[in-house]
Amino acid sequence: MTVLKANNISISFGGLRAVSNFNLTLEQGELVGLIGPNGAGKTTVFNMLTGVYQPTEGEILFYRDSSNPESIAGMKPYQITKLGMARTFQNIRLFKNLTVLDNVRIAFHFNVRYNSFQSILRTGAFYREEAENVQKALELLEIFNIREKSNELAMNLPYGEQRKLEIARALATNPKLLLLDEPAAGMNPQETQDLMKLIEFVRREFHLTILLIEHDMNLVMGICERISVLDYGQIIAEGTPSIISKDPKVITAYLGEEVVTGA
Ligand SMILES: Nc1ncnc2c1ncn2[C@@H]1O[C@H](COP(=O)(O)OP(=O)(O)OP(=O)(O)O)[C@@H](O)[C@H]1O
Repeated sequence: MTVLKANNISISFGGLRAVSNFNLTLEQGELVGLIGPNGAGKTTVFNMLTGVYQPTEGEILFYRDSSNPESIAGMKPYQITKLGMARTFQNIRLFKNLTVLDNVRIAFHFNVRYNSFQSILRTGAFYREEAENVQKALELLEIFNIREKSNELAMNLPYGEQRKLEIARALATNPKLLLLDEPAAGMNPQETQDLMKLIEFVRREFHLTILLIEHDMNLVMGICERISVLDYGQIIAEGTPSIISKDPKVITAYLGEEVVTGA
């Protein structure tokens, strides 16, 4: 079952065509990588998919169910989050002055069942749901092994844990599709290994489809089933990790950087 389809999306900034005729179809449960050299347009693609930028051309369809695709290009980011797409950012965007727990607890508010009237009057329904949210937030923090830090300010967590907290917060919005922008950036090899296992675990546990941008080729080649490669805003290759790692266009785009690591 298809979850997302981007058909020929493009965007220009002034004279620069940052992404050109980008196509992508994601099927339910897939884990797909988006790679490419610095400045290739990867984050710009994420920004178009999540409503931060509106494509100048093309169409983006999000499938809440198989028969009802919704056109999401031009929607606001919070509307897209509500539909079931969550993301993390290359430059971590936590509420740094809030606690770890509150960062996740607040994200549950995308799906609260109580109405504003009940929240103003602080009814039983409000308190019950808030208590449930705290419980669910703590369970998410447990998965990411940061539950014992729940009362610390987000800004006091080490970098790797801030990245994990961002993923936990994204999951709290109850997404069907999760977009991760360089989840392993700044992590050491052991943390990256642990993160790979976590990503695979949450994909299974939360029945997610995942699209990730990553420069760490161990991670990309190790967990992605399919990879799209961008260079100068255009897809230059698509396929399995083993096909991608041998593709001459990809090797050239990376100018001799080590593309293959263990695939
Ligand atoms: N808001 C913007 N205004 C002008 N140019 C932009 C804007 N956003 C992105 N760009 C340009 O679009 C191009 C693609 O940038 P993008 O950040 O998407 O690349 P990337 O592949 O994510 O790179 P990196 O791996 O370094 O994060 C770059 O030339 C960038 O300068």
